[in-house]
Amino acid sequence: MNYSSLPKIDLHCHLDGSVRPQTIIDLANEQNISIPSQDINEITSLMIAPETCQNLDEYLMRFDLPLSVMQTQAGIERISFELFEDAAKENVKYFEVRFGPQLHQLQGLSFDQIIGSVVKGMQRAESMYDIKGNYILSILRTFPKDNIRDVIDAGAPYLNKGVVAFDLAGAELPGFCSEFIPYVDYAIEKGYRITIHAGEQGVGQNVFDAVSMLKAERVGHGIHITGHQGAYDLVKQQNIGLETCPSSNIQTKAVDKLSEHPLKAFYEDALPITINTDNRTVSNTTMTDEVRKVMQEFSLSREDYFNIYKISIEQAFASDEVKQHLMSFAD
Ligand SMILES: O=c1[nH]cnc2c1ncn2[C@@H]1O[C@H](CO)[C@@H](O)[C@H]1O
Ligand SMILES: [Zn+2]
Repeated sequence: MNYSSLPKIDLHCHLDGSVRPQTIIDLANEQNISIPSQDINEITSLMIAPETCQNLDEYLMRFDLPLSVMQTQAGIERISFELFEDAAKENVKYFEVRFGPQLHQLQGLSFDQIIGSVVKGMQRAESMYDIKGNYILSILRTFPKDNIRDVIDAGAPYLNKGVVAFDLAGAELPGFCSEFIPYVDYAIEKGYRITIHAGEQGVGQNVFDAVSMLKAERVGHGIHITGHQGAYDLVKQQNIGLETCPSSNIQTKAVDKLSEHPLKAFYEDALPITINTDNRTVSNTTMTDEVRKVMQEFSLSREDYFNIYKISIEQAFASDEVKQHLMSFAD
């Protein structure tokens, strides 16, 4: 099977975890930022999270280096363009990319400048390649909450013009959802769709809470519904999209090895699973790799693949017009 030529949809990918290593070197030199090495191999290995990560927290330490060069409009625009370009070249037809606007203010950019830059880079790629995309704004769960409404307000003028959804990311503690209810309600009021990282490191109860308290329509990872019947049943009843990211889930020890990933069991029980990259550089992967690994490990047929492709269309925060376009690639 030629995995690269399959049409693909990636609904869960972080911009700052998916920067080309060479671009880090170029931007650091342009911006006079000191980085640990000028050698592409060394920078690459500093960015990739090892298979021996203890947990999600150690995985998340890989983001400091890329974020150091993502503090100017030109740098952010370039990185956004390049990520969509890389995805288009491996036949990703629709791509939802997420990032944390709060992480790009170290040199004084406004949230409008930051969000405007990612959207501009994406649109430049959309005009050159056969790919459509949207951005998701991620709030870091461990950050002070005083500027969350400012992020939501700054993204609102871009809604359905490049921005579609709101997310919570970063370290996952049990019971994190309740304190975010007012912010998520505010985002929904403004017109954002909701996806929440939950059940990755934490317990299945977090998925139950993300759906019941935060009205999540999709969940990032969601693996730990396996140990929580209430969460499992809720996901099934409400057709909550599970954004699985197999390679990342192994690195963060959400699962021990791919063969133990519950995605096949979820698929067989008709839960709406999708296959995604999470972080192309930090997890050293592409959509082609994720699709190949999953199809080979679980002996999925071409028909299974296109069933999952169609679940991704159904779960995408895309317009009806884009969804129709995506259906034209389905088998
Ligand atoms: O798998 C993940 N789980 C939770 N948080 C993550 C994951 N990957 C990246 N980030 C966090 O999201 C921020 C914005 O893109 C990243 O800086 C990282 O801290
Ligand atoms: Zn993620």
